[in-house]
Amino acid sequence: MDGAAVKCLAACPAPAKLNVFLHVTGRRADGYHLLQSLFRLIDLADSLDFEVRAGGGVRRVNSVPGLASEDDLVVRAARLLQAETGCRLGADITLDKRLPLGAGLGGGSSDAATTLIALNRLWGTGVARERLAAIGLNLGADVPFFIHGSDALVEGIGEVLTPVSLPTAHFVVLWPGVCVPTGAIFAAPDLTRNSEPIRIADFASRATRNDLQAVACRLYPEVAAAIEWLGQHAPARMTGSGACVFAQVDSATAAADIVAACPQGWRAWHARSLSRHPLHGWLD
Ligand SMILES: C[C@](O)(CO)[C@H](O)COP(=O)(O)OP(=O)(O)OC[C@H]1O[C@@H](n2ccc(N)nc2=O)[C@H](O)[C@@H]1O
Ligand SMILES: Nc1ncnc2c1ncn2[C@@H]1O[C@H](COP(=O)(O)OP(=O)(O)OP(=O)(O)O)[C@@H](O)[C@H]1O
Repeated sequence: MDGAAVKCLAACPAPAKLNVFLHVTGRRADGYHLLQSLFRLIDLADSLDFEVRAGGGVRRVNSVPGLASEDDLVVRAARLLQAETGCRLGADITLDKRLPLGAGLGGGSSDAATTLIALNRLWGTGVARERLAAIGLNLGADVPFFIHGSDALVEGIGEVLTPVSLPTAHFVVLWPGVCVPTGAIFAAPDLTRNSEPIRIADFASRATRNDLQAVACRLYPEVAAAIEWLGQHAPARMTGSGACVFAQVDSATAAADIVAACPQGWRAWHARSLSRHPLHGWLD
C-alpha cells in the first residue's frame, strides 16, 4: 500500500450507452472504421470507489471475474492520466462491475471515462473536458462520448461529437449471455463498410440500422435469437458490436412486463434514458 488514503470518493456511476443506430461509412488507413452513430446514455451503470494515496501506485483492489486488474481500463486510465499530467499521487480503485463484458453497452469505456473524470478532480490535475476526451480516445473509441457526457451523434471513430437533445425514453435491454469481441466483428469480410453518410439534419427522418448486427448474428446465433425474441414485443436492434439488444417501449409498465418474461439464462433490464453523465458538472 502506498501510504494512507488522503481523499476518498465513493459510488461514482459509470453509465452504459445504447447505439440507437450505427452505420459504418468507411475505413481509415490504420484499419479503424468510420462510423455514424446515435449514442444515448442510459441509467444501467457500473460503480467505482476511489481512495487517493500519497504514493504513485494505481491498482484495482477488488477482484472482477474475467478481468485482470492490470488489463482493466480503469487502471490503464488512471496510469495514463498520471503520465499525461506528471501527477505523483496514486489511487486504490474498487470497481463494482454490473454491466456485462463485451456487451455493446460500452461498460469498459464508461469505467475508463469515470476514472478519468473522478481522478482529475481528486488529484487536482485540472485537465479540461476536450483534452480529457482526447486522452481517453487512446483507451477506447467510446471514451470521448462518456467524457462529453450527453446524448450525441458520433462520427469519426468516436471522437467527433455533435450533442443532441432527445425526449426521455424507456428501453428494455436484453443480454443473451455471450461476450462479443468488438475486433472480431469489425474484422469480418462480409461487414458492410460503405453505408451512405447521413447529414446530421436528416438523421431523424432516415431509415437507420446497426451495420454490425448481421455479422454479429452470423458469428453469435444467441444475438439473432435475442433479436427475434425481443422483436415479438417491440422493434429490436443490437447495440454496439453486441451482444446486447434493446427495444424502446412506451412505459415503465411495458418494460417491466417484457423483463418479467425474459427467458432463463438471459438477463433483461428496464433502462431509462439519462440526459447527462452524473459527473458531467465536474469538468469545464
Ligand atoms: C462499435 C462501438 O461499440 C460503438 O459504440 C465502439 O466503437 C467500439 O468501441 P470499443 O469497444 O471501445 O472498441 P475499441 O477497444 O476502441 O476497439 C476494439 C477493436 O475494434 C475495431 N474498431 C473499433 C472501433 C472502430 N471505430 N473501428 C474499429 O475497427 C478495431 O479493430 C479495434 O482494435
Ligand atoms: N473495466 C472494464 N470493463 C469492461 N471491460 C473491460 C474493462 N477493462 C478492460 N476491458 C476489456 O474490454 C473488453 C470490452 O469491454 P466492454 O465491456 O466495454 O465492451 P462493449 O460493451 O462491447 O463495449 P463497446 O460498446 O464499446 O463495444 C472486455 O472484453 C475486456 O476484455
